[in-house]
Amino acid sequence: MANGEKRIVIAGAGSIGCYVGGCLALAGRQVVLFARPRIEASLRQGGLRVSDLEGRDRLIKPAELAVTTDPAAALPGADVILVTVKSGTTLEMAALIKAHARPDAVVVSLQNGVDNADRLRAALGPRTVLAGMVPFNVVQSADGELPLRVHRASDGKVMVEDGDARLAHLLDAEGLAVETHGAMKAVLWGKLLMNLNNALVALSGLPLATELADRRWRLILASQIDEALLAMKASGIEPARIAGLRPTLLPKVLRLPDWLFKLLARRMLAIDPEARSSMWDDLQRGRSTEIDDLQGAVLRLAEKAGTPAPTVQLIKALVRAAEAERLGSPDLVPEKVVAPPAGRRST
Ligand SMILES: NC(=O)C1=CN([C@@H]2O[C@H](COP(=O)(O)OP(=O)(O)OC[C@H]3O[C@@H](n4cnc5c(N)ncnc54)[C@H](OP(=O)(O)O)[C@@H]3O)[C@@H](O)[C@H]2O)C=CC1
Ligand SMILES: CC(C)(CO)C(=O)C(=O)O
Repeated sequence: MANGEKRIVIAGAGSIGCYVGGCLALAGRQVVLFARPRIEASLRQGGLRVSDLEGRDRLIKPAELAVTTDPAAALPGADVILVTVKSGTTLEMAALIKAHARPDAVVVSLQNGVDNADRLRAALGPRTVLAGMVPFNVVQSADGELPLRVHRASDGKVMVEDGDARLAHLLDAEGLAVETHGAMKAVLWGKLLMNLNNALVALSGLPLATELADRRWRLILASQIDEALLAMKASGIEPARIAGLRPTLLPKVLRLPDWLFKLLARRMLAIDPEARSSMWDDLQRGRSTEIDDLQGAVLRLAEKAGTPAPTVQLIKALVRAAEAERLGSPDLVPEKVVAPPAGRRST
């Protein structure tokens, strides 16, 4: 079957789903966006604007988009299903896939965290489920802005688990570089190290580039990564290189003075000045975050391995407190994170 004849369903069209689906639709692939009513209404009204750090800026008109909120309309025709919901709704999406999709549809998780592909596998039985990893940040326009815009705010190649030779070819499109990888567990643990920063961006309310440029925040990130690396080493997990740096070098580079960090970590800092993190998006929208899949995964590993992880524990507690308050980012300064006030220390 030619690429244009395969139907790709985006299961949970939000920031990542609309960006990936938009690039694929613009490249002539048959794409169906399975979305919530808020996103569906916005796409039907104004279409989808897909832009990126390299200056591409493209519009898909409403009439050219296939979008639905109905799983019974979206999923039965799928050849490939890209799962782009947050980790907390993976099982809900798995149940919809099981109920509506053909057994031979290939399911790919494009989510953060190390457990989502396994969750899908456990729920979907003998179907083909592949892990994937999205390295870049996508900024979604404010609610009500038309057309809905998704902007890729950093770069990097999407990694998809080896297992279907034609898949990378199908998914590779302008603005969306895709490669296969033979050791996705290592890739996911490598990405998790970077994602330990999602919480710091969420807690600070700062754009990612501003936060990373401040050594006080980088020291907290470096401590979290040290604790995660210790737990991984004790558990026999070797994380893959994600931001061009060997994982074991990350804490050292993060601890450098600002001027040297800016010089050496140019690739890490090549980010749109407005980009934050998907966890910041969740706090702003009053939703629960993926903290249990990021810091929580490290804590589970550390507990099993018997290694200490006090900084990771503290960050998880602060995010939980901010989630409970539902007031968006608490806009903390780094000193508050190191020595949090008593009221913010629940788990
Ligand atoms: N945003 C980013 O820059 C990056 C995100 N990631 C990862 O990608 C994954 C997706 O993140 P992101 O795109 O930011 O998340 P979003 O919340 O923007 O998108 C997920 C969308 O799926 C919708 N959804 C959830 N359940 C269903 C359902 N049953 N039917 C239809 N739609 C549903 C959500 O709606 P609702 O909210 O109403 O439930 C939401 O609109 C996460 O694991 C994240 O960590 C990875 C790299 C970067
Ligand atoms: C910002 C980025 C790309 C890396 O931390 C991310 O994965 C996210 O926002 O979830």
